[in-house]
Amino acid sequence: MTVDETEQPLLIAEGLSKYYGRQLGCRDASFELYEGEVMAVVGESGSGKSTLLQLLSGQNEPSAGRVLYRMRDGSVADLWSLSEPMRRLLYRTDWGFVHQDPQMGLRMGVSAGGNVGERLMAVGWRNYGDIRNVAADWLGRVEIPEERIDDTPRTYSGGMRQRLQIARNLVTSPRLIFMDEPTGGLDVSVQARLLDLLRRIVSEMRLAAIVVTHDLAVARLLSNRIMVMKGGTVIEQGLTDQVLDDPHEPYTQLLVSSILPA
Ligand SMILES: Nc1ncnc2c1ncn2[C@@H]1O[C@H](COP(=O)(O)OP(=O)(O)OP(=O)(O)O)[C@@H](O)[C@H]1O
Repeated sequence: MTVDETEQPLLIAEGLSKYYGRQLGCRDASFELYEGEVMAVVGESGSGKSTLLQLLSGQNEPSAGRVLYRMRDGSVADLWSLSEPMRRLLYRTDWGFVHQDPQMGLRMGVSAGGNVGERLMAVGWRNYGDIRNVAADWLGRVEIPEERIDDTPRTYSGGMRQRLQIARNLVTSPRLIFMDEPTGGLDVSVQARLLDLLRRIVSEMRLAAIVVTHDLAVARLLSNRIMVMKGGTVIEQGLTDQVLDDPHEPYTQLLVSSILPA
């Protein structure tokens, strides 16, 4: 993926910090994300990855710093200066969030078609036939057999649930998607298929994405850029291939050597 340098960033993080009381969550994180760019956030458990994702996606208010987002009309909004309804609208339209646990991102008692269709209804779709057709099309895109459209995700495997969560998130054509360990907890072969699918869809839709993962192989496969966190601080960032092939920080070297076989 090449980034058009004349473009304006889609999202800018400026000096983001979060303290939970006296406990540091993350400190002074800054970066720019462009349309179509995928950034991975990696680091060991407790390094601040989820905290950063929550700050970026408006789920948790930063103690310092700000998140600027370029809206579809070209205006740039400070996330925490937007009204709550505006932030909710962003969630329904421009953003998606893929949780590690599909139960957090799906309505488990609602049919698969309903799970996807609900997002369309939230942005004003009303015609049942149209909603069902688009939902069926999206189930196909995420490789869920059409005959399973009326089944609830309770009857789905872990991999299918995750693919359904992706369809539910992408049906409204968001520009930015947040993913928290999207392949966590799945078997290796299921992970590989899901990663392949994610990579294809992200590139076809020219989606921008921020992916939190502790798995460097996931970062390598999905992302153009990478941020390495340790103890709440971003210690190294850059192009994924460069950082993983030639890490500068001793901690990144350790991470690479212990997880990626030479
Ligand atoms: N709600 C909270 N209250 C107090 N401390 C918190 C809270 N959430 C996170 N922290 C602390 O902030 C630091 C960063 O945690 P965070 O969950 O962001 O790390 P992480 O890299 O996502 O870890 P993991 O991979 O285990 O999910 C940790 O020290 C954690 O204990």
